[in-house]
Amino acid sequence: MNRIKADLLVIGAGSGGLSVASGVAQMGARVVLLERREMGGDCLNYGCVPSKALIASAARARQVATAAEFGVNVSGVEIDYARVKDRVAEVIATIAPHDSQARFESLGVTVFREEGRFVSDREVVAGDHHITARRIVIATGSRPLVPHIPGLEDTPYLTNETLFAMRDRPEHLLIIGGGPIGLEMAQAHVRLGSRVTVLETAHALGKEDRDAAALILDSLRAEGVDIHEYTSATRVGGTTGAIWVETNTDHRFECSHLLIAAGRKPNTEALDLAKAGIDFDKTGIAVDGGLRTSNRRVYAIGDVTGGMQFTHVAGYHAGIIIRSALFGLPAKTRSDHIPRATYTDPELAQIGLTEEDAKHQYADRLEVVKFAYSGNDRATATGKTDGWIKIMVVKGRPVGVTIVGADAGEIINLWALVLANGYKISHLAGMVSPYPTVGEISKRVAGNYFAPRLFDNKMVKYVVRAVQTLLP
Ligand SMILES: Cc1cc2nc3c(=O)[nH]c(=O)nc-3n(C[C@H](O)[C@H](O)[C@H](O)COP(=O)(O)OP(=O)(O)OC[C@H]3O[C@@H](n4cnc5c(N)ncnc54)[C@H](O)[C@@H]3O)c2cc1C
Ligand SMILES: NC(=O)c1ccc[n+]([C@@H]2O[C@H](COP(=O)([O-])OP(=O)(O)OC[C@H]3O[C@@H](n4cnc5c(N)ncnc54)[C@H](O)[C@@H]3O)[C@@H](O)[C@H]2O)c1
Repeated sequence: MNRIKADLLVIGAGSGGLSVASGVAQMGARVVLLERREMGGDCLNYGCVPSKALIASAARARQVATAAEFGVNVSGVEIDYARVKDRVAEVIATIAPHDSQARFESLGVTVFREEGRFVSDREVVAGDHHITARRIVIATGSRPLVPHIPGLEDTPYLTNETLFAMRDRPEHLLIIGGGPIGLEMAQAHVRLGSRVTVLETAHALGKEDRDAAALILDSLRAEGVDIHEYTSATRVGGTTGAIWVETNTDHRFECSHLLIAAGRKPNTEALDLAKAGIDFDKTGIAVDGGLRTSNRRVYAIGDVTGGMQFTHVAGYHAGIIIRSALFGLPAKTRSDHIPRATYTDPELAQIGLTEEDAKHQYADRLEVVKFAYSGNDRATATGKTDGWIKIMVVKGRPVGVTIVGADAGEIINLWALVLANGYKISHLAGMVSPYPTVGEISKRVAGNYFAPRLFDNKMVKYVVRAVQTLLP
């Protein structure tokens, strides 16, 4: 056994683990990093990066298919699915060096490509290495949750871990799960020429504002995605190319390929957490506000904690624990300023509370203000008038923002700054946006918040009239 002592041991080289390892190593601490599969974790290899690269090809296909509306006639269009997948692989390969073992070693991190498991409260074994560390960070992420459906274990199915490597276009892709993964992949595939069916046990995009989710579902249906809500698979069977799915609605669906996108499961099994006295359940490792586990020497960050499962959240967690583990400074997470976006077309972005949650929390004190994309000149010029922005405001400060429409994921950035710093709506009213940009919708919704105060106010009207009579 190779015995090693470290200031910090990081288990998992995905979005969270890499951010901690690079930050801590560059500040001079001795860091050991373990990774059992690919450097870069889910986001780079099977998640954000390949999905957004695939969506980019699909968006091109859609632009071409709708080009005639813009006076551009295109003929002879063909989708080369294998080339689309080559491009997905190229995008991953372009980003991979940033997350590579070589780069991390050059930063001074000791990297072992092994699976880690606890043998005591501060010792971890990984292959032939026995590591004792002052502090340990668990950043082992999550994997696809495969629901128990009779027949599934004998039926070929895809998950996000296998979909992006597949080079033959599915003729008919049936997706189980209408969350962000299911719907992003549904739209991408219908645009790339597959038939697509989605089965969803409850509401699709069930965590989102209902009206915003409805707009996304309408758009996907208009493009040909067949979406069935409140529909659960009761039995599946068949072979690749000829799969069938029976449902609680007495339907029998036939498809060529099955994709499971039914949520995530934390990667805790291999860790032997009981040996380190770390509490966990099926949703993930339990952490306090400072991301410490029930073992005070051990932190857990990112997807494995079972909270908001996004790359930027794993990165945010990394920043919190660097502060605490290196400098011993108190650090606490918050979630009211964390944005999220689903990259369908139109996109759906959310930060803070949805209208429903804000009503529940603030009742009569809540003001909700909306502005439609159809009132934005750039959206009209580009033919992207579907959608709106909605702000939830309490005493002049936004407590939540929902945007559904073109570039919603970009536009929410401004609101992330506003909510992170507790700015008021008046800060936005004072901002000048370049014309014509879709981003002007943020300024216009802030204007709509003030308009009734200004234009429906008797006192303002009285003062204006009085001043006008006095002016020369
Ligand atoms: C299809 C898809 C699309 C997504 N799109 C987006 C998006 O657009 N935007 C966004 O913000 N998020 C997106 N996500 C979510 C995002 O990928 C995750 O939130 C993020 O990767 C979590 O980072 P992490 O560090 O917690 O875990 P991961 O990135 O999963 O990294 C964990 C690493 O730990 C390793 N590991 C596990 N156990 C051990 C062990 N015992 N020893 C050693 N190594 C171990 C794993 O192999 C893995 O490499 C998407 C996810 C999927 C599946
Ligand atoms: N754009 C992004 O940032 C992005 C994109 C993809 C994924 N992600 C992250 O990955 C996480 C996982 O995504 P996801 O879409 O797999 O999970 P999810 O939990 O958000 O959605 C899964 C959906 O599947 C449904 N479902 C569960 N079991 C089912 C069954 N047996 N039959 C039919 N439907 C079933 C659920 O009701 C739910 O609506 C997301 O929550 C998000 O954090 C983010």
